[in-house]
Amino acid sequence: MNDDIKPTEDPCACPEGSGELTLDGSVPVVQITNLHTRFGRTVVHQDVNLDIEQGEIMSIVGGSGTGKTVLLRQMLGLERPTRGCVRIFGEDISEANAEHLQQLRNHWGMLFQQGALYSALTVFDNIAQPLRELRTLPDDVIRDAVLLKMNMVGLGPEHANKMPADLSGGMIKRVALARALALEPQLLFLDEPTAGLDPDLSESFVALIKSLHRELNLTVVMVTHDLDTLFALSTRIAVLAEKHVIAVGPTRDVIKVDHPFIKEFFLGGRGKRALAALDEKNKE
Ligand SMILES: Nc1ncnc2c1ncn2[C@@H]1O[C@H](COP(=O)(O)OP(=O)(O)OP(=O)(O)O)[C@@H](O)[C@H]1O
Repeated sequence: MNDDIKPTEDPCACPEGSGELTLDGSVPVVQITNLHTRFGRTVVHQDVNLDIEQGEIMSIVGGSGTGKTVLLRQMLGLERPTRGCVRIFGEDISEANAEHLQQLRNHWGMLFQQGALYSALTVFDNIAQPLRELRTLPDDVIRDAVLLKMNMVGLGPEHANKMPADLSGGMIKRVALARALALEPQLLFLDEPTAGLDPDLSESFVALIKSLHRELNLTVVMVTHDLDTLFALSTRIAVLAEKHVIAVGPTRDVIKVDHPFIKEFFLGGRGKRALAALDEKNKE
């Protein structure tokens, strides 16, 4: 066993604090403190610390196997760290029971990489599903909410009765985004939001996320390998390497950090092209 990760009586305990649900931005939306993750003998995270403030678009990057997906799953309450604390809106999610976790989930939306739509449900029913699960809303309110969310993501009502199999990749992402926003969350998680889209579709999806972030005052946590998406959206970037966060800050600061992964990832040919494209865009 790794000496640094000895089990304690309360391995996932958060530091003292109110622990109350706080949605006004007075505490970080996501607070990860001294987080360790181990699978058998494999140590994935060692003392990971990261605060994400209201209104940020925080991108988490790192090489393959550095634990980005696991960290995202821990923020979503789908996995528990071996040790340490994950607070979302001030609440310790390791301590939340199933019912409480469900209430917390109503405050965030998740866009999965492949969209994860229900293949047997129409576009309308996919987006309506989180609203129906509340079991409190009448049908006409659900209908209006679904059409509003479709409109927000640029889908007209004529698409409501289509099945996922009949949609293009770009439309699947838009439906999945509308579903993620169905409960009007303050926090949005994005896992590789532009994966599988061609450059034009990718650019318009990025523009959509950017405008929704602004209009809905969202906090966004994103995992992506795509440098164009990363540079276009991130207000800050956190780099996972060597089992912890080796750099966190605005893109321009992070890319200056002298670390082999950062040099290879951001300043290789692709990185330079993506930065040059961003500079061009900023001049327009
Ligand atoms: N349930 C599990 N049991 C055992 N090992 C796991 C489990 N989940 C993840 N791992 C291991 O944890 C490490 C981190 O995995 P993770 O999927 O978070 O990496 P990642 O940074 O998202 O990688 P990629 O960029 O390739 O998607 C990997 O070595 C993976 O094999």
